[in-house]
Amino acid sequence: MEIFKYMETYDYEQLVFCQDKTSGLKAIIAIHDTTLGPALGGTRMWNYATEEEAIEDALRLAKGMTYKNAAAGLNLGGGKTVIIGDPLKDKNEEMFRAFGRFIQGLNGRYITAEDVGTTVADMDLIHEETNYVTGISEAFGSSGNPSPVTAYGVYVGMKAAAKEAFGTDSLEGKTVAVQGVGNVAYTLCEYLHKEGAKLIVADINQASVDRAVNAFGAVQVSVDEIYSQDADIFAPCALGAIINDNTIPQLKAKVIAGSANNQLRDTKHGDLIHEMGIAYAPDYVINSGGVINVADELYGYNHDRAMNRVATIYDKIERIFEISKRDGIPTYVAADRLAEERIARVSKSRSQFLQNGKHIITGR
Ligand SMILES: NC(=O)C1=CN([C@@H]2O[C@H](COP(=O)(O)OP(=O)(O)OC[C@H]3O[C@@H](n4cnc5c(N)ncnc54)[C@H](O)[C@@H]3O)[C@@H](O)[C@H]2O)C=CC1
Ligand SMILES: CC(C)CC(=O)C(=O)O
Repeated sequence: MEIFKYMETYDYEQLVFCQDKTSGLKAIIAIHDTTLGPALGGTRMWNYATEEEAIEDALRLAKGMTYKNAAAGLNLGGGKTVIIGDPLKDKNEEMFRAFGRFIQGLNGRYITAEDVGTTVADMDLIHEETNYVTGISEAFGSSGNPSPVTAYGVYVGMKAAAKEAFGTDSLEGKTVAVQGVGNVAYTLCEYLHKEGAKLIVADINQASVDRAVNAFGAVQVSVDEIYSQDADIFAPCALGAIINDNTIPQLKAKVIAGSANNQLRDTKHGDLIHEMGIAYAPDYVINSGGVINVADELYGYNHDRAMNRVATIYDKIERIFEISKRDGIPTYVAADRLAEERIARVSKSRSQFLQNGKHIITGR
């Protein structure tokens, strides 16, 4: 991978490699764009097969955060971190504290939060070294774990997508195939079960599957079978790039609405599902509940205010379907337009002297 070429092509600002021998920390912080404000995005810990894979993931996820934060109307730019390692085996206190010191060194250009493989307890360790972290324990006046709020946003966004595909936003009696039943998807399943949806689930972790089967009467299928289920809705809630050449021909669902980041392997796959008439709720819009929730901390966290804002994901998804139909474009293109237009508008009107993370985090 030619890193600078890639960064130039997609206009990334900064890539930071963090290494700490004592703790074994190997982290990559990617900052894509800070036009709207400091880059906010979670920290993912994953056992990447290669360093290149980790760098690519950090870069792709950071760009996704620029679009997510812009489309959500937040005054925040896009960034993300990946830590290379197995979250079940390789974590230690010093690792997250060392990482916190690296974040502190960026002096507010990047603010972190949870993502796959990291927890509130990890954020608390980071917080020992820096204030540029959200989603820490509620005891600190923080918003805590963002996943349940992300799940609420996915739930309302799924209803808006269902309305587009089925003419009603009721999910009663609908079958939803959920890929990955981790933190976000478990709460999502709770909402869906309560509304009377039927659930099919798959996960590489049997304990997660068992939890959903026992709590919601979900039907288990293997991870390879989840795409081809006779479901109304496919909810990808694990990792990215799962809408691709192999999986699209298997899909029977009329709606794709889930929490995973970077669901489309490539833009051509967004075009393809559009041509097939599948109602796709763009990933970074439907899964923006978590970041909306943690971003609320920057103004002194208020749960009701955050939830009210997350509820508007329904309207945003509706609006994206309207634009998609009006202009004859796929929904992912409609979402990108909304985000890009906002960034362009703000970049024209703001003064460079306001480009300082500190002024919006004076609360802490
Ligand atoms: N936690 C949050 O608030 C947010 C999460 N997201 C995204 O949503 C997705 C899920 O996030 P979390 O629930 O926090 O993560 P998680 O790690 O708690 O859950 C992911 C689940 O997917 C399973 N999984 C991994 N590979 C799989 C595969 N090939 N097939 C089936 N299952 C597989 C894992 O075993 C795990 O149970 C991720 O893509 C994340 O980036 C996006 C926005 C916010
Ligand atoms: C988990 C969120 C708080 C932030 C993030 O990284 C995301 O939305 O993907």
